[in-house]
Amino acid sequence: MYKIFKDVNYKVLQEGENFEIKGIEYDSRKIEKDFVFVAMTGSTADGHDFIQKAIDSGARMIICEKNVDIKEYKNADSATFVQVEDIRKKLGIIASNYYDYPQNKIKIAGITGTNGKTTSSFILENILEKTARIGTTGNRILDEEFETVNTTPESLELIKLIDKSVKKGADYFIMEVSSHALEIGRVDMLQFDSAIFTNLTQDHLDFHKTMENYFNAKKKIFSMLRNNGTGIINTDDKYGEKIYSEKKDENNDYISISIKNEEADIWGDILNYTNHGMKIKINLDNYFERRNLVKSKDEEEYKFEIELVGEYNLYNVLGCVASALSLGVKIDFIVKKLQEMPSVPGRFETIKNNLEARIVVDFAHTDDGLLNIGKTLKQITDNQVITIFGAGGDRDHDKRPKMAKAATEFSDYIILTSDNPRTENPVKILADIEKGLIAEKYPFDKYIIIADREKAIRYGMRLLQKGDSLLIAGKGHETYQIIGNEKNHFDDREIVRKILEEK
Ligand SMILES: CC(=O)N[C@H]1[C@@H](OP(=O)(O)OP(=O)(O)OC[C@H]2O[C@@H](n3ccc(=O)[nH]c3=O)[C@H](O)[C@@H]2O)O[C@H](CO)[C@@H](O)[C@@H]1O[C@H](C)C(=O)N[C@@H](C)C(=O)N[C@H](CCC(=O)O)C(=O)O
Ligand SMILES: Nc1ncnc2c1ncn2[C@@H]1O[C@H](COP(=O)(O)OP(=O)(O)OP(=O)(O)O)[C@@H](O)[C@H]1O
Ligand SMILES: N[C@H](CCC[C@H](N)C(=O)O)C(=O)O
Ligand SMILES: [Mg+2]
Repeated sequence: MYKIFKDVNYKVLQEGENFEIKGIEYDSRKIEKDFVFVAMTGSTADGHDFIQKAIDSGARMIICEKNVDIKEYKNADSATFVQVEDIRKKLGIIASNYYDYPQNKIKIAGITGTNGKTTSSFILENILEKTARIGTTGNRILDEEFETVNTTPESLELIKLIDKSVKKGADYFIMEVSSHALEIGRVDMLQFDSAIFTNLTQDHLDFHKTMENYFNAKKKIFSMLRNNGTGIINTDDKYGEKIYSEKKDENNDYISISIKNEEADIWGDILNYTNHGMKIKINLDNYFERRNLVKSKDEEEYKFEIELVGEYNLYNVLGCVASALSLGVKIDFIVKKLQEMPSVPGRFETIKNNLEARIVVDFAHTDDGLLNIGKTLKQITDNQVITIFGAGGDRDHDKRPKMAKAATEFSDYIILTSDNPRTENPVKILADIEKGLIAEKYPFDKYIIIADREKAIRYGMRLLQKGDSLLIAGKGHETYQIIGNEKNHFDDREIVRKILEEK
């Protein structure tokens, strides 16, 4: 019973009856007979308030952080009470002990960075075989899909998911690693066989406070590489360059990727845009030469078409090529898989229409994300680019005017609207964004504010002319709009299709 506490400091507050542990949960609503309940203090609730509920549901061991008065609980005489300090950080060790370290029985490919994690995880899952994938849009183990709350779940969930993946026969666990997860220790018990750093631009400063903290959180992933694990770094990014120069001489292999510098291990270029994507070039000469690998031809260079678009997606592709190579996949196979790969849901997702215009739904929700997709769109649009976007409530406030400023760089017309206002006043959020449009130096006046997102999309669709592009940004794959504490069904793609049908 106590073997789950190996390598953890703990204090037994009450020794109960011995029993075989059937499961561990920190949410009282998931407790079943012979379970262990972990009481953690959270940001909105306190798990210690649910100890009685957990006992009533069958918990026979309570792990708590605080000093609890056991006499207060009913039917608690035979239960074991154990106290552990800073339990959220220790949960990963407890879970690993219980599930017998499944993380050491599978190859783990992590992706971190402000933008491109979800996209890269989809690219990688198309290259690798027998995979599990976890991230923002949901979790998948082989052909089974699960919903998720967080991009990177709490350590207990993570270890459970890895255990399930191992038991179902997956060979690779592909995961988005959020800065929150790195900061609060959700992934402390993992070692990565491959870790990609995509980029770092402003987001989540509500949580990290400064860019330096945010950067240090992201960087942590490279101290979690397995002995023979590989770090993959976008050295065109200034933070990436910094990590690369610090790390490149360490024991692990570090692969640099670039689209600006032919000195990088793996570099690429966009040759041209096509009707369905773009034609790219990938050069791996340096990678092969510097590692004394046998080349299959004189110059390790590949030119081919993919369905993804934009420079930023070339970065995602290069990172995944490096990751797959480091995991032992052959380059010919990687190139074949990339050519067959479909686009990613909610990422530059184009909605078919007969208006001879391009309607794109995309998850860009930072100034950098908007700028990247917007510039790409501008390049391939004959006439006007109309952009609809908002900014999430209860999230980074500082990015709001910056997003607006970014949108002015490629938009001919802007429609500001709501994007998950959560518990904030939507009008206040929109006013924050608007500040970036009415800036003193370069004011931008071709815009309208329509708080209701459906109405905003309708307005945008009405403006749309032949040869134009309509960018609906911020929600991508999301199928909800969070207003207050309520989650209402809302899907940008569905709304567009409904309006098209009405036309
Ligand atoms: C601020 C934060 O990180 N919150 C996370 C945290 O919630 P919490 O501990 O504060 O939960 P709480 O509601 O206060 O409850 C406290 C405890 O009481 C328990 N409880 C509660 C009710 C009950 O009836 N019974 C019960 O036992 C809860 O299970 C919990 O253990 O622990 C939960 C379980 O792991 C997370 O789902 C939750 O993420 C919330 C949803 C969140 O929004 N997190 C964001 C900030 C986040 O982590 N984002 C990153 C990055 C996203 C990105 O890249 O864009 C991510 O990885 O998702
Ligand atoms: N490598 C990249 N660099 C910059 N922008 C990108 C990159 N890849 C994708 N984007 C843009 O950012 C948006 C979000 O991409 P994606 O969902 O892949 O990122 P993410 O890192 O998973 O984000 P989140 O942390 O919110 O889950 C995309 O819709 C696209 O507009
Ligand atoms: N995972 C990110 C996604 C933001 C997407 C946007 N639609 C919003 O709600 O702000 C977050 O929670 O900050
Ligand atoms: Mg994501």
